[in-house]
Amino acid sequence: MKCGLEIHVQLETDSKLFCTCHTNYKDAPANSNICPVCLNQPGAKPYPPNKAALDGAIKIALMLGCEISPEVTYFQRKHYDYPDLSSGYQRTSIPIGDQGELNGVRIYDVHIEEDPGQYKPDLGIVDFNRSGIPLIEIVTEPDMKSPEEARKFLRELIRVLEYSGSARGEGTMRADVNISIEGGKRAEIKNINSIKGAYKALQFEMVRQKNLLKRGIEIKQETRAFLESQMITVPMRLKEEAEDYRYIPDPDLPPMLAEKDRIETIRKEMPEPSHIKTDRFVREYGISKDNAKVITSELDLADAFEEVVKSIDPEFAALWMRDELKRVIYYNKMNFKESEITPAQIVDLLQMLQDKKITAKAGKRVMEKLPKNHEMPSQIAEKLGLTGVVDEDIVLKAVKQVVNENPEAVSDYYEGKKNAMNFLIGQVMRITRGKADPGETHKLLEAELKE
Ligand SMILES: Nc1ncnc2c1ncn2[C@@H]1O[C@H](COP(=O)(O)OP(=O)(O)OP(=O)(O)O)[C@@H](O)[C@H]1O
Ligand SMILES: [Mg+2]
Ligand SMILES: [Mg+2]
Repeated sequence: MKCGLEIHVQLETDSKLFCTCHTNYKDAPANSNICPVCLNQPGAKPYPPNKAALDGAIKIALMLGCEISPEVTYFQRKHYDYPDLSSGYQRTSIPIGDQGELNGVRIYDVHIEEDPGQYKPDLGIVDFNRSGIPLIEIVTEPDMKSPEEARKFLRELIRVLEYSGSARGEGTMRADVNISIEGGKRAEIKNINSIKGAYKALQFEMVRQKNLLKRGIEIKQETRAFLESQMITVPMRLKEEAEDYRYIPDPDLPPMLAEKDRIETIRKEMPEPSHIKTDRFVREYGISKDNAKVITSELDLADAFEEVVKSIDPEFAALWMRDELKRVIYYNKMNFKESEITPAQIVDLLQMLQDKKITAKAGKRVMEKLPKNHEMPSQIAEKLGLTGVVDEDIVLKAVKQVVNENPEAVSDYYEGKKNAMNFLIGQVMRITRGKADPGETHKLLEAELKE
């Protein structure tokens, strides 16, 4: 199969694209966040395009490796007929950038357009709060060859968008998914609003098209819709030719200038894109690609990692940041930034672990205390009485005591009952108040029981 995507995500700006209405419509009552301009009333004159939206789009295009197109960007009117668009046309820019690449998928172009309103047939209304919010649209070449590849691409794209700081997340995404198989024309599945949805729609559509071909039925070019509740696609309309949108330049909107200097400033200031950072971490720090991906999942976490590895072994740091740190912040339903955990705290904790001042188990407990806690891990460990790993003599004494005092568990162990060992380890932990290392204890117990 061949798959190409058109992805729309809202840009992060304070005001709408052509008026001063604010863009925060989440909990607003329907149609409370509107003006004649974003309602597209006849005669209402749009303001010049929002500069922040253009800057954001340039940044994203650059992060996707695009060439930034001509210096002048203007808006076109793209005509179509749907209740969410009261003027009958959507204002959409010519390409801001093109010829980019992400994960081996070529980016055909990146441009800006205005979000339409939301038609709510069940309420019998159109809500225009969303109307006029700037969207970025990213169009790929048909380079993806499986639903998995499309999913992988979308995940990486969302990461790049989050890194940019100029776009909102997957929650505002609407993707059109184009898919064809050899011997057939493409189907375009419109308006899918999650990565999972895109994946499911592609899986369904691949099977449907293969079955048609098998039965010798011609696959026509058509536009389909995805029914999320049933995970299937259904026909919307046939599309024999390219749709006629009657594009014309919008006479109400002055062209926007993106001067060379401005582009270069954005290029200098933009963050290193997530996919490039991932590869660099593998190369520079010798950590696995899987670990690098998890660590670069969030820009602040990646930055913290680079700070931490100035004094801690990268593999050791990656292991703890990937497994324990991520587990703790996930459990607290936070991201790394919200957790307020600092690189200094991580270094302090990992240093104690490396110097064997605390056990791995104690380290995990300290990690659990870190979110929104500005104390140093060494202080926390002290308070919890976790410092000072018990030396081996004391553990060995505890091992002998436990073996003597629990003849039943010992005979269970000789009979091969799995739980017996865990019970014995638990008893040693109890006596040493959790300071013994479980792995060490296991070895000592086994040795003791062999004699
Ligand atoms: N044979 C194909 N199989 C799968 N995808 C394809 C194929 N040919 C083109 N595509 C994809 O279809 C999309 C074409 O989008 P484009 O916006 O250019 O045209 P459109 O769908 O006709 O326009 P619109 O979406 O505005 O109605 C691209 O993402 C491209 O990669
Ligand atoms: Mg579009
Ligand atoms: Mg399309």
